[in-house]
Amino acid sequence: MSTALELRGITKRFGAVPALTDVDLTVRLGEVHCVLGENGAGKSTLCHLVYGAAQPDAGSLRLFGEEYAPRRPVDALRHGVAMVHQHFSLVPTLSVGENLLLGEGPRVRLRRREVAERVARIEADYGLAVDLDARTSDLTVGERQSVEIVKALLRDPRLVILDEPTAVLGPHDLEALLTTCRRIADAGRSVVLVTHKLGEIEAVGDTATVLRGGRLAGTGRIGELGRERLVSMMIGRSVDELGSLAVATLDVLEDAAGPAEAPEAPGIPPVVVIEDLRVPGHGGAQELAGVDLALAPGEIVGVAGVEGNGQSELVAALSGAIRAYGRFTVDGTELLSRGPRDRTAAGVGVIPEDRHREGCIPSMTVADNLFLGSLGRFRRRGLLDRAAVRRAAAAVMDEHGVVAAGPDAALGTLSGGNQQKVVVARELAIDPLRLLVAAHPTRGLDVGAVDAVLSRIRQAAAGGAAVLLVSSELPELLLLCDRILVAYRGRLLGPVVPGSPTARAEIGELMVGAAA
Ligand SMILES: Nc1ncnc2c1ncn2[C@@H]1O[C@H](COP(=O)(O)OP(=O)(O)OP(=O)(O)O)[C@@H](O)[C@H]1O
Repeated sequence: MSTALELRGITKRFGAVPALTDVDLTVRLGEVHCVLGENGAGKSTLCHLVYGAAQPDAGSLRLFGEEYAPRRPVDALRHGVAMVHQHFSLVPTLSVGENLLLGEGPRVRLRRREVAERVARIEADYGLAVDLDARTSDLTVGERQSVEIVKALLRDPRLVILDEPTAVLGPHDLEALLTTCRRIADAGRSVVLVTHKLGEIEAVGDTATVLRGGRLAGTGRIGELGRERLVSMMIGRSVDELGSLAVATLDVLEDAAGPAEAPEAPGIPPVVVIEDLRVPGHGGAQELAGVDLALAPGEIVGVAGVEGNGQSELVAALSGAIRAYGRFTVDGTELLSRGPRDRTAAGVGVIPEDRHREGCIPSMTVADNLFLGSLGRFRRRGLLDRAAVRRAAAAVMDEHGVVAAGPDAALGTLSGGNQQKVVVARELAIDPLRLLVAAHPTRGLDVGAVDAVLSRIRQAAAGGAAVLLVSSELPELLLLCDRILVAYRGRLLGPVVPGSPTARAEIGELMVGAAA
């Protein structure tokens, strides 16, 4: 028997929304099977059905040759299926060990000694090490992801589902994760990996299944399908029709990279001034150790760097999410002592790194999330004109390609990528936008949406906003930025000129502090 998982004719609806329609999928033993598709294509829904977190309306599943109809995640775990979710499921206030003990609920809890033994074995087998005594809230994103995977591997599963595990990872952690996926498959188990990134798919995947609009768009061996075919199955049209920015960041076609906009002429007074910006860390160490930066209107400044070198703190300090010291002015107005609302009023838009915790309120509607800070403009004689809010939201959703049941849908019911589009749309709508701080704005977005977001960032700059773009996607930074700085131990090093032939090498050196 070489088939691990077989789905036949799977259909799943959420109310009027068809998430999956008549989908087939075959995952073999010992393979990494990639599932790809645009935002809202139904990838997460498919994972949830296999993991027992939801049930299909029609169709059947077979697991290791037997009928399989999980009613709950515990059923899946008992059958040897584990899942790493799109969003972190760990309790931040607990230690890593406590989180692992907690597992997936009381009915499948392991004993403390068992956990320690299994963690040691996972480290030996897969090279995945975690510190059981560490407090989860102190871990970097990459370390948290490792804990999530160890948690999934604790029960020695035969099928591991990873729903976009790489969306939050920097290049180093990403490589480690892909190696782990390969090792799991090489050990005779099966991996279902949901991802948008073609590089990853080619690096680690054996086979791919592509979903489009909830239907099967195609399946096959990755080596035989090739990049262009995968992309065109995903978007439902030829790769040539993709926007140039997406193509360039994807590397799908050679010579497709459009020239970056010409840098602003020097001598324009800055709109944003940051001086000696500091954020104290634990035990007196500085998370941000004094950042100086001036941005001219229309300038796009990139921040590269290995995750954990102060990028998150920089974004949080500018948004007002954490306390910082020094100076931060926009159009001469000092903002460090002001709250997030005043900063928005001063024209500061922030696309935060962790959109699901900071960027939006999942239980509220799409419309309310879009106009959270600006409902005042929809008041007529003291009353909120709900119809006007709904109409305005529908227009924004249309413009940004947000797929949802409508403006009144709860944001939490949208697919991950579509939730992100809502946050991006809201911040770009700030008028006038003087500074846009964008942290990994394309993470988790499909190729078409990547193109749209990058174009809009360029448009915002062309409209006079200064842009600070924090990203671990080097092609994105090289394409868009006028200059690139590299975060290293709480400081910004550089600048690197993106057009220079040595730009990549220079950034690489600064990332490891070689030229510091
Ligand atoms: N609980 C829910 N209630 C209502 N609609 C839902 C729910 N879960 C998913 N959907 C809808 O089902 C469709 C498929 O969503 P799904 O999350 O599976 O997409 P996805 O391919 O994983 O997208 P992404 O790449 O953005 O994460 C979307 O239109 C989404 O809005």
